[in-house]
Amino acid sequence: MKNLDQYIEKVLYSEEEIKQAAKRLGAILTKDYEGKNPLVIAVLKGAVPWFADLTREIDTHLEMDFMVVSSYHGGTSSSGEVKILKDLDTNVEGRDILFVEDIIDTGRTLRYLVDLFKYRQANSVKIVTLLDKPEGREVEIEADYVGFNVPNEFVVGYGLDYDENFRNLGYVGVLKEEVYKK
Ligand SMILES: O=P(O)(O)OC[C@H]1O[C@H](OP(=O)(O)OP(=O)(O)O)[C@H](O)[C@@H]1O
Ligand SMILES: Nc1nc2[nH]cnc2c(=O)[nH]1
Repeated sequence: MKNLDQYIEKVLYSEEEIKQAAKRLGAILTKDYEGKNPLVIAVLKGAVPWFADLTREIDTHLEMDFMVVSSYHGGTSSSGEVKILKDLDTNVEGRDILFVEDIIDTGRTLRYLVDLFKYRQANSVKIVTLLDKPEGREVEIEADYVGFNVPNEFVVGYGLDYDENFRNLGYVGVLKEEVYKK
C-alpha cells in the first residue's frame, strides 16, 4: 500500500476512469471550440491536474490562463466568500471563455466567476468540471461539461485537498473519518 492510500476510505474515480473522462470531454470540446481560439482558464489550485490532462485532449487552438480563487478555509466547509487571489492580466472582452474546475459544490465559486466575466463582456462563458456535486448546491449554476456526478461527500485527490493535503493523489476518493479528528 502506498503511503497516502492508507488515509483513504474508498476510491470513487480511479486514474483510468479520470483519463477516460478527459478523452471523452476533450473530443467534445475539440469540436465545440474549433476555430474559436478560446481562453481556457484553470481555477487554481484544485484544477491543476485536471487542467493539465484535459487540455492535452483538446485538439484545436486555444490559449491558457490561470486564476487563483479560494472559498474553503482549513477544512471541509465553505466560508461562502469567494476571494480572487490572482486575477487574469488579459482583457477578456469578446473572448470565448472556458473555465476548468475540479468540482462544483455550493456553486458559489463559479456563480461569482461567470457573473464577473459576463460583466467583463466575454463573448461566451462556459464551464467544464471533473466533478459535479448537485446536492451541495446553494446558488444556481450549471456546468456545460461534466466528468462525473459525485455523491454528497467531501472528496479529496487529483487536485482536491483536505487542509492543503492529498492534492497529489492520482485518483479521487473519500478520507477515513479518523483523518478529520486529528
Ligand atoms: O462550488 P463551491 O462550493 O464554490 O466549491 C468549488 C470550489 O472549491 C474548491 O476550491 P477551494 O476554494 O477549496 O480552493 P482550492 O482550489 O485552492 O482548493 C474547488 O477547487 C472549487 O474551486
Ligand atoms: N477537497 C474538496 N474541496 C471541495 N470544495 C468544494 N467541495 C469540495 C470537496 O468535496 N472536496
